Amino acid sequence: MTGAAEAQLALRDVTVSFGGFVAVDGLDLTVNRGELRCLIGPNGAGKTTTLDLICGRSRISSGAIVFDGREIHQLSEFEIARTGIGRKFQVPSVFRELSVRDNLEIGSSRQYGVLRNLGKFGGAADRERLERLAELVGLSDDLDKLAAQLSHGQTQWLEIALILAQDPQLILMDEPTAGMTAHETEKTAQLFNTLRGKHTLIVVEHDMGFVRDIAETISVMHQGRLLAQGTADEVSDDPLVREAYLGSGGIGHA
Ligand SMILES: Nc1ncnc2c1ncn2[C@@H]1O[C@H](COP(=O)(O)OP(=O)(O)OP(=O)(O)O)[C@@H](O)[C@H]1O
Repeated sequence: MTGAAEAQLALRDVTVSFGGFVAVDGLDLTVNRGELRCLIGPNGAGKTTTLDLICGRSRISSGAIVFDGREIHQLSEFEIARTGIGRKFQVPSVFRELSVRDNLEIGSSRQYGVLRNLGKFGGAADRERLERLAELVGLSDDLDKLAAQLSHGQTQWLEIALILAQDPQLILMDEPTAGMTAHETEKTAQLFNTLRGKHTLIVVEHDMGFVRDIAETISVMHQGRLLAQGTADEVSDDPLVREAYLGSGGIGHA
């Protein structure tokens, strides 16, 4: 990291408990602007819950979450999205009965309401932007296909394009390569490497091969806490990380 790196997101001593069960426990995590951070950890470590807390889907019990110098943990999920935080969930939420183009038109519109949006798109700049987005995620040849006809990987890329259409500063991705073929996973790594620097990304992943392909810094969670942080080699060689993964097939099968 250079001296110019600027913290964009900071979780400060964040704790959440659900009915007495502490899922995230005094978590401190800082992510710099433009960084691609991977968040790994054994099942139940608190990774998805951490994303839920950042985007306002769950509420912290104590601590603070600061984004771009502003505390966001008291804002609603909608207000947090408006600050520039986008979230990709494990299950894509594309409109399967519409074409890829229509999906992108809806995603690109700044107004809300599906039917309203379809009628309000169409300037040359809008079309150009849509085509750039489709090209970025490798769907240029599929614009007129129904989303339902896309492969699993293509559906995930469409979902990513829909998030990019909102131009969020920070994008939270939960297991983006789950269920993808090796080739799709490779293409997704290329896509993420293209996004690096343009957006800040936090990627929760189990596929260590993918993580190695994209991550500079990896944060490892265990039992709701930050267990280790470093490069892929540093965290893979860390005895504490190895111990945390015992019983779950090792870090390679995280
Ligand atoms: N709303 C909730 N109510 C009760 N317990 C919850 C809730 N959300 C999460 N948990 C618990 O918190 C713990 C952390 O869950 P979380 O999904 O964040 O883990 P994870 O690291 O993402 O795991 P995985 O890799 O398996 O997806 C789990 O034990 C889970 O059962």
